[in-house]
Amino acid sequence: MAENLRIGIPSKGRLSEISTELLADAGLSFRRQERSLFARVRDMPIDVTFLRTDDIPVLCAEGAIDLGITGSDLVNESGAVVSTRLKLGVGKCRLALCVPDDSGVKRPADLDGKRVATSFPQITTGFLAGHKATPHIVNLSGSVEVMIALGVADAIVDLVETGSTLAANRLHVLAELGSYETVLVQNPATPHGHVADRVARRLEGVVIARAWSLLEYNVPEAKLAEAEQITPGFNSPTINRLEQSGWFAVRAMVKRGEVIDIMERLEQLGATAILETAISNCRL
Ligand SMILES: Nc1ncnc2c1ncn2[C@@H]1O[C@H](COP(=O)(O)OP(=O)(O)OP(=O)(O)O)[C@@H](O)[C@H]1O
Ligand SMILES: O=P(O)(O)OC[C@H]1O[C@H](OP(=O)(O)OP(=O)(O)O)[C@H](O)[C@@H]1O
Ligand SMILES: [Mg+2]
Repeated sequence: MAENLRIGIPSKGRLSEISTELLADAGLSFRRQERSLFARVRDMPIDVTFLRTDDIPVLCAEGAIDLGITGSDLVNESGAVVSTRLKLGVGKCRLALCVPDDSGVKRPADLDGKRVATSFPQITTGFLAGHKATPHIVNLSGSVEVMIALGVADAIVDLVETGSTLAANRLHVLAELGSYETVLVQNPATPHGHVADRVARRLEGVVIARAWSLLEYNVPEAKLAEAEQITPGFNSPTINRLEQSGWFAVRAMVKRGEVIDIMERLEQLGATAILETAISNCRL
């Protein structure tokens, strides 16, 4: 048994920096040395190792690492037996079946016997089997979107985030195979369960803090009940009576994406001194 808990994070690519920042915000600081396989986390029995993103699910299932940060699409495609401890709220994307704008393919079933280029053969085969279609899979590691222009495929299954790659290649989505995001995965048999729980709890605090803001405002008693409907909080709002009679101060957590709309609704209600405060970390 390794002395310390091992967490694997992507060594390069779009999730590498995201992962390092998440761990730093969770108080796990380490310095990556070019030559060494592991970086020791200061003041905690944890070693960080840097791996290919798509290898992390399998290495976690095999017990080479106890925890890993990777894409849930890669976990799904690998079939690795790991437990997903936490969705990290970043790296959101969709897996989509895409065809040329002028394609004769109108339904997934039309791809029976046709060529489909993808980096996700397992998910693709399973999805098309559900549509009674058995495609010829062209299994590639990247830049899948150009395969139709190269005459190698009739359709592709690839990740879509903004849709700009599809537009650039005059492709459109025929069907979605799933929505994915970056996740914390754990080896179900890790001997470091207690430390793994501490890491998951710390990351959970960071994920919630990034997704929520603290909203404070003053509201007349007559409107208090209505205001509490607008800001029910994470669990419940904090209400304090103001010196000014007939007025209350309310403090509640609000999802970041809803703050502007909620501020306008509170203002229409007659609330004043409406303040948003960012949350840097939390335990709820
Ligand atoms: N637009 C996107 N394209 C690809 N992957 C994305 C995208 N948005 C989020 N992701 C997530 O990032 C993972 C890809 O991680 P990876 O380390 O391969 O990054 P990358 O930047 O695509 O590297 P590479 O160029 O080597 O493929 C995907 O499996 C998915 O979970
Ligand atoms: O919808 P969009 O915002 O355009 O993002 C989707 C594109 O991004 C990814 O490619 P990536 O940049 O990772 O290059 P790769 O194919 O070499 O992995 C993915 O494979 C798509 O091609
Ligand atoms: Mg990529």
